[in-house]
Parts: sequence; C-alpha cells; structure tokens
Amino acid sequence: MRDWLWRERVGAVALALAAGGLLAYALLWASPYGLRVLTVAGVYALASFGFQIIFGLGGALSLAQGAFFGLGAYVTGILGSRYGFDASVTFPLSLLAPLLVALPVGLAVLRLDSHYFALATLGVAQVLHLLVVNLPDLTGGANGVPGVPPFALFGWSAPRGLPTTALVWGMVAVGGLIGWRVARGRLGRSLALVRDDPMAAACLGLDVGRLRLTAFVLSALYAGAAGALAVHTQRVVSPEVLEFPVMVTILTIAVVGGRGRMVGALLGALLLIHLPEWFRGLERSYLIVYGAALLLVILLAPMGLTGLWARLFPPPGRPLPDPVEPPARPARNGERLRAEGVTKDFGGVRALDGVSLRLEAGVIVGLIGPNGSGKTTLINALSGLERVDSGRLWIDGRTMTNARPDRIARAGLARSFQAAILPDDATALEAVAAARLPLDRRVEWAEAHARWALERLGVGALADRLCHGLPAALRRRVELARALARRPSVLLLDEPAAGLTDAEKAELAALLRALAADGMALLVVEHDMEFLLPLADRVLCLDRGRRLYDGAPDGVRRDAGVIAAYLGGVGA
Ligand SMILES: Nc1ncnc2c1ncn2[C@@H]1O[C@H](COP(=O)(O)OP(=O)(O)OP(=O)(O)O)[C@@H](O)[C@H]1O
Repeated sequence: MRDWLWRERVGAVALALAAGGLLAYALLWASPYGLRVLTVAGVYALASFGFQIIFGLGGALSLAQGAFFGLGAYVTGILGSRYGFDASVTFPLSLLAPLLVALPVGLAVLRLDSHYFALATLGVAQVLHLLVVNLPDLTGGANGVPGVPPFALFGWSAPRGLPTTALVWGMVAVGGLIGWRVARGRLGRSLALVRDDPMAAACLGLDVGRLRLTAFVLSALYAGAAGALAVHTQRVVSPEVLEFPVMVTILTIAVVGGRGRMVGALLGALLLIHLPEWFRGLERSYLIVYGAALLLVILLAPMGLTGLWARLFPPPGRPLPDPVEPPARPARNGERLRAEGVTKDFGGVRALDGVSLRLEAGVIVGLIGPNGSGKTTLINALSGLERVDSGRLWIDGRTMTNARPDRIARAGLARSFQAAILPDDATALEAVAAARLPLDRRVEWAEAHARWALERLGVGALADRLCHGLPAALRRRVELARALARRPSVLLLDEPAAGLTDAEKAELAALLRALAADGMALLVVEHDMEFLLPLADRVLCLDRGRRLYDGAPDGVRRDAGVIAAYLGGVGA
C-alpha cells in the first residue's frame, strides 16, 4: 500500500516538476515569439484533449475535430470582429456551434463502421470549408476575417504575450483536469469497453450509441474552445483553420503523445508544435529532419510517449478494493424469460423456425443440437444481437421482442460467448467492473462489486492480472464473473465447458447449480453430454432450426429423433 502511494506520488511529482519548468520557461526565458509558440501548443493541447475522448477512448476516428476547431474559430472571429462581442458571448457560442453540428452528425454517422465513419466526418470538414469560402459576406471568403480583438471579459482584455499565454494554459489546465476525470471515470471506462468490443459492451447493458454520441459532442466542445482561443491569439481567422493540416496535427499529437491519455495530448502538443521551431535553422532540409524525428518517435514508442513511459516505469498495481456483494434483483419464482415462435432467416437459410422456449427461476435448461441447428442464433436472438423475423420475447413479463442488446441486458439477461471476449489490456478486476458501470454510480463501487464476483467464481487471485495471456479456462471464469456481477435473472451460456478438464467441468457444474439455487434461470448450450445431462433440469434439442425434443434429460438418450439427428453423430 505504502509502495503504491509512493509510486503514485512519483507520477504527480514528475507532472508538477514539468508544470513548474514550463512556468519558469514562460516567465523567465521565453521571447515574445517563444510565448506565441507556447500559446499555440496550448491551443492544440486543448483540441487534442477532446480528440483523446472520441478517438483515444471511444476508438472512433473522427476527422471532424479540425472542422469543429475551425467552426469555433469562425464564430469567435465573426462575432468579435464584426459585432464587437466580448468572450462572454463569443466563447459560449464557439462551444455551442460545434455542439449543434456534432449532435445531428453524430446521430447520423456514429453507427457506421470505423473507416466509413472517418470518411463521413471528413465530409463534414469539407462542407464547412466550402461554406466559409463561398459565403464571403459572412466569412470574408478566402481572405477570412481580420481584426479579431483579444480575449476580453467584463472590461478586462488579455494583451499579447504572457497574459494570453497564461489564459490559454489556464484553460488547458481546466480542460486537462476535466478530460483526466472523464478518462478515469465511468464514461472513460465505458468508452474503452465500447472501443474494445462494442458487441460485448452492449451485452453488458451499455448504450453504445449514446456513449459514442456523448464522446463526439465532448470532443466538439473541446475543439470549439480551442478554436476560439486560437483566433484570439492570431487575431485573424481564415479558411486555413478548416483545412486538413489542422486535423493531421491533432491526430499526430494524439498518436505521438499516447492514445486516450490527457498527459499524452499535452506532451504531444508541446513536442509537435515546438519541433518545427527547433529545426527551423536547418532551412530547406527542415521538413526532412522533422519527418525523420516524428518517424523515430513513432518507431521507438508505438504506444506514444506516455505508453513508453508506462513501459519504462510500469504503473504500480493499485490496492484492491474489499469485495462487496452487489444488490440482487428482487427474487421471483416462475417464468423469467419466454420466447414464442421465434423465426430467423439468413438469406435462404432458415436458422430458427418457430422456436418457443421458457426459462424459469432455479431451472437449468440444456440446449443441444447438431452443428448449424440454430443454437447460437437462438442465444443471439434472445440477447438482442440478432433481430428475429417473427416471434415474440418477454423477460420478466416485459416485452423485449427485437429490443436492443443493452436494453435486454438491463432487463436482467446476461450471456457468455463461445470464445470469452475480454479486453486484453485490462486487469480481470477492470474487465469485470466494466459490467457494473451502467449500474453503479462510482468506479470504486463497480470495482468492489467486481471483486465479489471474482471471489464468488473462485478467481479472486486473478483480480490484478491482465486478461491478456490468461489460460482459456480462467478467461471463461472471468467472463462468467462479469456476467454474474450484474446479478442477472437470466443467464445464457454458449458452450461454457469447451476446453475444460474434467475437474474444471465438475467445478463449473457445481457453480451453475449454485447460481440456479440462488434463483437464476439458466440456458446452457453444450455438446458435452457427460457434462450437460446430469446438470440440466430440462433439455431442448434443435435440428435445422426446429424443436426436436423438449423434456427431461434422461429421455434424451432414448429419443429416436435426437439419436438420429444428433447423438448418433456425437457418439453418446
Ligand atoms: N450471420 C449469419 N449469416 C448467414 N448464415 C448464418 C449466420 N449465422 C448463422 N447462420 C446459419 O444459420 C444456421 C444456424 O447456425 P448457428 O450458428 O446458430 O448453429 P449452431 O447450432 O450454433 O452451430 P454450432 O454448434 O456449430 O455452433 C447455420 O446454417 C448457419 O450457417
């Protein structure tokens, strides 16, 4: 514990020293030109904080960050220069304008795949650029708007030099702190989960669309603020602020600094904006040296400067929270899930053909059938990952037919996948805590509940181990702990015993029985009859998407239809 505190403090001390050094440079050594460059670095750091939220944490390559920057700059430029408004009007409006563009654009394009999303956001930048060039009465066209006043608020105005630098870096400090809290808090953690695997995130109850939209809007606010400050610094705004180099600079800052980290944005901005100045003396060869220096940084630190720092000085393992049992859903007997007449076609293939199913509290239902009989499709349909063509679904009496996976998850359903999906660079505790983010208001509570789930599955000792490199059996346990942490009323498991030793299977069976005894309704897809038949209370067998058998486990081996379609094949 003491070691952890000490090492945590080392990071804070390093940051304080760097801030002190920067302050000393600004106050004592920097020339007026040096202060200008420092101010521009601050402006880019602010825009990059926002980019870290949408790109670094959310994993969405938005190429609109430069456009939002330019929009903020134009709003301040036009209102300040033409109408004489001070920052009390121009600054909020420079945030509002990107927000008003980001909302509809985000709603329209955030569901696209990454490269289409990147192209769509690039389109936003192109449209804005065309608009400013072709609306000369408003924007000054290709010449832009000159004579933008300095940042002024309630009669005080920031003259060039130190006051402007201090103002910008004050905003950088506030913006960085907010961004840091976002990254460490529920939003940042949820976004990282969405970035790593949107499907798994949705099945844990996270509203992927809303999270991405929030990140996009936040990124636009940061860019708008940075654009407003940029135009006060340069005192002129022209279409250049909407051109691609601004976007490329922001992207390079994030990549060089380290994706998703606010300190990375800060370091990246300071480095990227100062590098050309340091190499300017080289005259014509400056671009070559600048490019080579960048390449070197990327080669030596592919995870960015902050990634390199973390590799050289690995962050201390945090003390684990004490386990706390999460509140259970109200106990209910009887039916928890009902599906009726579920039909699903994939092109010409009928994967499910009018399947009906009931899952009850305390009852384990085994789902069997030959390969391609529709078992996974049924689990996907029940958990909202596949839309059904016809049929109906209820969970705890509430209709959930074709509801989104996150809604179904919040209604009380949890599931596992054939191959456990866990984020590689998260610890087991973080991976499980992610499942509690939609339920717990604070990350600390989510972690305490996650610790309980890990202990319950007998893998408490793995809490601070990275998911990457965990053996398959342990990954399954952690995934199950993640499902359990949400205290679901219905649990769907897709081949949970695959790859386990006999001893591990016996442990798993005991655990599943204990969960059923707690009142959970379970559906277990398995090919391993030795494991499933003694475990299940009822067995449903599918064949070519149709129900072939639904009854007691001991009747399965005697059923002629099941033997012909399936058991003959698996040699049971
Ligand atoms: N996304 C898809 N697109 C097209 N066809 C699909 C898709 N998903 C499943 N199918 C088809 O639907 C049928 C049912 O597949 P499903 O994966 O549900 O079977 P399964 O019983 O889970 O098989 P297995 O035991 O091999 O996992 C198969 O014919 C499969 O090829």
